[in-house]
Amino acid sequence: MLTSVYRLVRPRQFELVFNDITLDKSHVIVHPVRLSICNADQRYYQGLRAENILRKKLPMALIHEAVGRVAFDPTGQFEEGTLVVMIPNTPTEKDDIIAENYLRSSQFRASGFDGFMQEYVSMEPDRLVALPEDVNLSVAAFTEIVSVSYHTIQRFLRFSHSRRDVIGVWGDGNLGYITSLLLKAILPETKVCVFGVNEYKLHDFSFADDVYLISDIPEDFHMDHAFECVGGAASSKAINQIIDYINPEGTISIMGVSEDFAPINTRMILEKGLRLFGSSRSGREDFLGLIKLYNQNPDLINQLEKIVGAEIHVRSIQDITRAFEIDIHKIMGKTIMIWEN
Ligand SMILES: NC(=O)C1=CN([C@@H]2O[C@H](COP(=O)(O)OP(=O)(O)OC[C@H]3O[C@@H](n4cnc5c(N)ncnc54)[C@H](OP(=O)(O)O)[C@@H]3O)[C@@H](O)[C@H]2O)C=CC1
Ligand SMILES: O=C(CO)[C@H](O)[C@H](O)COP(=O)(O)O
Ligand SMILES: [Zn+2]
Repeated sequence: MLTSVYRLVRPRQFELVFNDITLDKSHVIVHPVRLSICNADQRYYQGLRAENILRKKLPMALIHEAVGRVAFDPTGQFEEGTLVVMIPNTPTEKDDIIAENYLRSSQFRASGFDGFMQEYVSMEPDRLVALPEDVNLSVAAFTEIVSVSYHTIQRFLRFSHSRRDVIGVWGDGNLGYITSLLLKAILPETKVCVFGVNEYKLHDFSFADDVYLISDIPEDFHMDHAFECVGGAASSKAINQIIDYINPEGTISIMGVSEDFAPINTRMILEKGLRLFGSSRSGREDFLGLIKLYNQNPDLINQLEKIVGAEIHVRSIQDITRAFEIDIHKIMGKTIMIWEN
């Protein structure tokens, strides 16, 4: 069966190609319906990755945050038309210790191979999770980034000591919003404080216990643990500020992606006996755990609706380009493509 695939061939240039999908007994065919743009897609779109990485990875269909409807399922697990979230991480082996998203053999859509900007996608059934029909589709579209926060918090619960009176979250963007929101849902007794650089963005964090501009942190402020959700050129500044304010033996969860090495205050990491760990992407267990959390806390979806940004109907390459350009110039929130291809 032929399907349209929209690939980025070079920065800011997409191309439509037709791919042949082989129908077999073990793959489900899904029609994507709503897609959400991640910063990682923007790094490819704007050509912010190193030249050799772009040469290696492009042409490639972008987007790893998406929901779709099942078009054909020969495995009999999903009825035609079922709304599903698609898991971009694609493992090729099982490991009892290492999570699927850290196995070096795993592939990730829109990083190692084609993402969801396609008319139809052929998926293993375990890469799909059914969603309730009444879910807000735009919020559902960015389930993947929420599952990354969920995954990181689960790791944090394993790695950190149990005094969790105050947690700081650095970053007043989408990931900071999602991570601090999930922290409040998972650890309701913990005081969650958010640190950012934009007063108008911090206003949206109404569920947080406190918000601070990083230039205006009270000198006597201390926290037990922290999450870094900044990334890019500001990573180093954010991590070093966390190191300054964190209590001894605290745990720092690093989530922001940066293209360059980030110099950090290792002397103080040693003196305070800190633990730093990184988290990237997520796996099936995280998607399942997150959906359970949504069921237990229906208000989470209402809070996530607040970061739905532009919702753009997409039928052509011109529309895709428009969506990516709007996303670059957004003030806050996730840019959603209503996928009509
Ligand atoms: N680990 C993973 O698997 C994942 C990682 N990410 C990464 O996480 C990072 C954040 O993503 P996202 O939230 O979508 O991006 P955003 O750009 O929306 O968020 C970053 C925010 O941090 C603010 N900021 C800048 N400097 C500081 C500082 N020193 N202290 C506190 N806040 C600061 C930025 O403000 P301003 O815009 O004004 O500079 C911006 O609001 C990116 O690098 C992204 O790629 C995203 C998804 C998954
Ligand atoms: O956004 C992410 C997960 O949701 C990760 O940051 C992304 O997968 C990193 O991939 P790449 O190496 O292609 O930037
Ligand atoms: Zn992402």
